[in-house]
Amino acid sequence: MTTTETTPRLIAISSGKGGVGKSTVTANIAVAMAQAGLRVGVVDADIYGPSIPGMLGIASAPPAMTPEGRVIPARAHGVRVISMGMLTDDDRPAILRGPMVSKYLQMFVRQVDWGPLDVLLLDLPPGTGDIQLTLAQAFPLSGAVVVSTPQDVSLKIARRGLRMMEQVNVPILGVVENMSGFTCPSCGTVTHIFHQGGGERVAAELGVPFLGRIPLDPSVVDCGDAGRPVVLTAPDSPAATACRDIATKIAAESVSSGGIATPFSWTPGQAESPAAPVAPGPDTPPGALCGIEIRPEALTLTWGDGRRQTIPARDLRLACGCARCKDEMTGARLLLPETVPLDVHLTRVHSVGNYALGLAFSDGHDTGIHTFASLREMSEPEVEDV
Ligand SMILES: Nc1ncnc2c1ncn2[C@@H]1O[C@H](COP(=O)(O)OP(=O)(O)OP(=O)(O)O)[C@@H](O)[C@H]1O
Repeated sequence: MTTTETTPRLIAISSGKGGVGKSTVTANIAVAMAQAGLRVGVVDADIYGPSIPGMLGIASAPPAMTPEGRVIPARAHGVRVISMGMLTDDDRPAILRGPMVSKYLQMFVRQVDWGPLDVLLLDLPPGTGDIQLTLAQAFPLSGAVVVSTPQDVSLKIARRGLRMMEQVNVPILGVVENMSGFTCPSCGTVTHIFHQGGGERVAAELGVPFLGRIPLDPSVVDCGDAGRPVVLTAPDSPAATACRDIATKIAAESVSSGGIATPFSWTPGQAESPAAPVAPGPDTPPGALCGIEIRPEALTLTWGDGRRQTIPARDLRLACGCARCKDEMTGARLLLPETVPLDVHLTRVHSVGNYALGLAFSDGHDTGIHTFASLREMSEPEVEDV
């Protein structure tokens, strides 16, 4: 990312189910944040079904480049945007395999000449698949917002999305209930087409904030189709007011995972620890990584509950859970301990999102991702069966 005075907060807007209005909410809160004076960027991470350009009135024309070869984001209504929809048109859909999608996402965040930003919103595709995981692994997300309709089926899947974000240590900023009640323009009667209150219930159940409800309003559709979000075209409507309130809450929230700053990377010869330790406070989750000291032969980790744990490099190598070392289906260990040199040591340690460490070893193995939870379980050195 371009050098900025401040690092922007990376906020993922997600949903369990498709069609619940996640991109509509992203477009509206982005414009509302820009109206409030924030410097906002949007990455349309829905590579296969990009809808942000249409909603913000951005033509599908190839983006301009800087002389250094960086992509210049489109600008609309005060918001900077990058999307696959600017690189392809409707008749040439993106036909990409997973690794290419991951490359595009990394490029969208890192290789775009964003300029100074306060917030970078990532409009995720629905679900809990590859793209969501790539983003959570590649970038230290500041938080995630989950959009759902109040309908049971949508909430059930949204709950899964919330759990996934929790598992990868992404702080949940809250739940937005969209399409919540339709007010008849002739008689004023409110009909709860998709039921009501479900979003608030799920938020309460999971102990995360409820950010607000946006009513079902036909003008939201018209504004989206015309490329001018409802917060611009009908700023006094209940839908626009709700979007602005939600944007204010998201902008004000500063939930942190409570651990050391990520991303970081260490290689031997580096005298300093890769990330300065933080003192755990009363709100720090027990499993947050608060300190890391690395020597080629061992890692010393300090956790949110104050526990210090030293794990020898060979134990870490033997505990690798990657598909080459462990059968993914049965969980049976494939790595033979006698094939791991006794003096195996660490050659690289790097953060993976907010929830894991990526480790490379002197035997050339570098595909293991060790989650904080699995590292915490390694309280005793592994007993080897050599
Ligand atoms: N509050 C609302 N009132 C009326 N229509 C809405 C509202 N929110 C979204 N919509 C409409 O619902 C449709 C789906 O919205 P949108 O594309 O934002 O959903 P999505 O969750 O991003 O979908 P997907 O991720 O599957 O592409 C659009 O036509 C949009 O205009």
